Amino acid sequence: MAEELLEARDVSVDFRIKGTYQTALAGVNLTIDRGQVLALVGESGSGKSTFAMSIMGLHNPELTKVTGSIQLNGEELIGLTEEQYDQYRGNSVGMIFQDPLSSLNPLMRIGEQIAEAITVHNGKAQSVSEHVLNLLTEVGIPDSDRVAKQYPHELSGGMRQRVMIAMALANEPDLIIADEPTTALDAVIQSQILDLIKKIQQKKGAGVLLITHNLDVVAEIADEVAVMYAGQIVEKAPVERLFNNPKHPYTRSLLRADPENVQAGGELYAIPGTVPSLSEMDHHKDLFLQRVPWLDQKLVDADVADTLTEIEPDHYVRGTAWQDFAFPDEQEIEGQS
Ligand SMILES: Nc1ncnc2c1ncn2[C@@H]1O[C@H](COP(=O)(O)OP(=O)(O)OP(=O)(O)O)[C@@H](O)[C@H]1O
Ligand code: NI
Repeated sequence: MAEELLEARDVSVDFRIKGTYQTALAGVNLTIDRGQVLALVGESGSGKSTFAMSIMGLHNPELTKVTGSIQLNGEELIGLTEEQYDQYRGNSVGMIFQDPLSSLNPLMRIGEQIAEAITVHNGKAQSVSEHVLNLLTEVGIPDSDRVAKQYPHELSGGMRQRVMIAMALANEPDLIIADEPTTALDAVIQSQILDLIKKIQQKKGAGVLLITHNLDVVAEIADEVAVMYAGQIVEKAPVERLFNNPKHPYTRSLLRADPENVQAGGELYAIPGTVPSLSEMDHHKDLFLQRVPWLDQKLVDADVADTLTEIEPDHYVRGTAWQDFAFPDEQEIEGQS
């Protein structure tokens, strides 16, 4: 039986903007099991980082309202004090960001930064400096002795990302959150970093929340995928099921817009329109449907509860319209208009 690690129930996030609260995340339900990689995908502005930050307790409490429940190993995180969050960040959860340069201290040697991140010892009588060198070796940095003495700017982007991963792993967290961990890197390094995250995750049995725009990355390392639009999950399934049988129009559009899917001689599909801004959000509507030009207006206008329907085992989709929906040949439709 899979062992549940993270359980997010009905998580909503409202930001205070010019004196009023606007909803960025509305009723998100997601779980991550131990040893599982859950990919969270969706266009820019759909709410992926907002969700990650609510797990990490990184929202400014003065300007943000976070409601619902987020449990890690059965313990509630929402409502923790800043001090309690400090304890938990870096111990139970490690986070890898897109841009290591902005998260590393430019004035501190790599070894010192990792040493500072270590608060837990792994049992063995191991000195902190040994632990640092072991971590660097573990993330595939060959001459760890030398790198430990260097400063961030002396390393390549790929090496810096490895250092970030070493820091995120310093205390053997149960959950690793990686928000666009490879976007800034070239393809070869990208795939090395992903292999590394996967390898470590398997070795430690940690759960991973992987946020990415890149569907090839998803196919490569995710077990399960959740698709987010306008602060809500529209589809969620084990990775093969989602790729083989995408049901929600948004998932289908994202797959069609994947650069890997350009037909020979064809053009890259661009999803028409844009993600709504916070002031345009309406969580009783499935807002993506406004961006499907051929769709019947009645469907576009319909109120849709944000509950997900299970259409095959472990495969959930928002709304009740899509299970047996006969999608037209979208390419042909656009050709006509
Ligand atoms: N602190 C904040 N205050 C006000 N609005 C915010 C804040 N943080 C995010 N938003 C808004 O919330 C929405 C979701 O943003 P978020 O950064 O979570 O999207 P994302 O899916 O992570 O996008 P990206 O792929 O670009 O990282 C956007 O409309 C964004 O402008
Ligand atoms: Ni983001």
